Amino acid sequence: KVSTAERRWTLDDFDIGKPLGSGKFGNVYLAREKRSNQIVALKVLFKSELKQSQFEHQVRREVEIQSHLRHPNILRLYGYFYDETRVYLLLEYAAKGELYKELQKCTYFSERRTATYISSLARALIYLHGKHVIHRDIKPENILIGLQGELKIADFGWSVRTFNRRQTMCGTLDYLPPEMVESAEHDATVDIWSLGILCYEFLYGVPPFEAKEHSDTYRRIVNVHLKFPSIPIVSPGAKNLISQMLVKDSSQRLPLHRLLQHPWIVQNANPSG
Ligand SMILES: Nc1ncnc(NCCc2cnc(NC(=O)Nc3cccc(C(F)(F)F)c3)s2)c1Br
Repeated sequence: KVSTAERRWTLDDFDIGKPLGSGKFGNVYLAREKRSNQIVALKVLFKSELKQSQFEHQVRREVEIQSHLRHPNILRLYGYFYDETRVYLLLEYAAKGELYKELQKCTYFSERRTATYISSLARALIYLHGKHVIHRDIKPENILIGLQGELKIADFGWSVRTFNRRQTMCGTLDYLPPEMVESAEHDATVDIWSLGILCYEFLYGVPPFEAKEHSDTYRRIVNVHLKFPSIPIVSPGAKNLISQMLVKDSSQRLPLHRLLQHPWIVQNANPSG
């Protein structure tokens, strides 16, 4: 078993296999840890691509956040190591690869497949938020598919731990470091919005506010200019769920536990997830 205990991994501990994907900052390879024969995914990040000082802090934060997470729909990050030029992330291997490629291949998903995916992601987010972690970057590119076809939320390189706001709100903000002030701005409902975007994109094949120009996309987001195309045909229940998640006032977005009880989810999601 790839232990999460702090031990000094080096590249020599692994046989490197085929490339699995190329993400931001670097590529991912199939790898096998020589001693245990455990299969892992090894993400290679080039230090030159990461602002030298920031990456150590960000990798540590990602490993710190992920080392406390255990959920079937959250990809494990076992640890990291680095050499003079690269940083290596030791990750759980998702055998069926990247969700965005599956969506490209299918153009869009059925209502049953979408409801099953959305309910499993909602359960993962309920777990995550219960650990005071918000992901902040839920999108097809950050979701992988496990051996049984189950979804796995990945890439916590941009997630934050939320501090209980009482602790920060009553004291003066003046002495708080940026990362604490920043997390005070984002609350967990940002992930509900992104899950709503994801549900729309699963059903229609495109995100709801997509536009040629960034300025147009920005305007459509802030105006929540939500339109449902007539093709493909999508049930009123699905549109109702999406409309309850893509709400500008974050306090009015459908809470995740209520999402799991929504009639469209109950009628369409495969219970095993
Ligand atoms: N089939 C597969 N099975 C497993 N994994 C696969 N791909 C890797 C998915 C990832 C999981 N977690 C990640 N995390 C980061 O990338 N973090 C990240 C990113 C940039 C900068 C930094 C930092 F260095 F700045 F912190 C940290 S990528 C594939 Br394809």
